[in-house]
Amino acid sequence: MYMMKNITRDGNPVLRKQAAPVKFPLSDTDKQLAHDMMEYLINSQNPEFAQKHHLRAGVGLAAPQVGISKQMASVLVPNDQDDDQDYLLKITLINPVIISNSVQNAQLAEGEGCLSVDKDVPGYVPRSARITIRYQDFDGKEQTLRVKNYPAIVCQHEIDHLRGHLFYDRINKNEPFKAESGSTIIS
Ligand SMILES: Cc1nc(NNC(=O)[C@H](CC2CCCC2)CN(O)CO)c(F)c(N2CCN3CCOC[C@@H]3C2)n1
Ligand code: NI
Repeated sequence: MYMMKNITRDGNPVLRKQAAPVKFPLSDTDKQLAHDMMEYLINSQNPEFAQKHHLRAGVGLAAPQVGISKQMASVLVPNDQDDDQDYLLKITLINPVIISNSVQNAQLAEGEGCLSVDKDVPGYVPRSARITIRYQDFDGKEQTLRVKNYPAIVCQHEIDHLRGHLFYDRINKNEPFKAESGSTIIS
């Protein structure tokens, strides 16, 4: 798990850059990066493994957070319903673009954190409640993904990383826990 030691922290300029588009066909390095990022998330969600290797749990990870300024992010949102599906969303987003979003906003009730930000920054992080993402799959084929609520929040947090934004940029400085009327608070 070399990756956790190498998670870039706020202050590293790579987190404030616009990441470069990923080229196709994917290089072996890029394939390995995608694999390693997803593997990190899977392991970080295994309590025993995470504790043994001192991993902070994650449901998303963007390439700039491992020092690679490329437009690639992994999302692994577990399914808390006890039906048989393991994950609500398990995907690697390459060159993602949000092509449409709802007027309605949503925010996590507990606010957000970030593996690259060691301090707690309290406050709602308002995001679109529903988004449509165009991205490329491993073969470079354009795909469309529609997500809403919790998975949509995670995808937006990761896509922000690819454009040099951090979650606290979006917290209302004067009233951190002010929710726009009509927005959804997700607990
Ligand atoms: C919400 C949450 N954020 C966790 N961490 N932060 C992250 O994932 C950051 C990205 C998320 C912060 C808010 C939106 C996206 C990482 N980011 O910096 C990447 O850019 C969690 F770990 C977590 N869960 C719930 C599911 N649980 C399953 C079992 O294992 C523990 C795990 C804990 N939920
Ligand atoms: Ni983050």
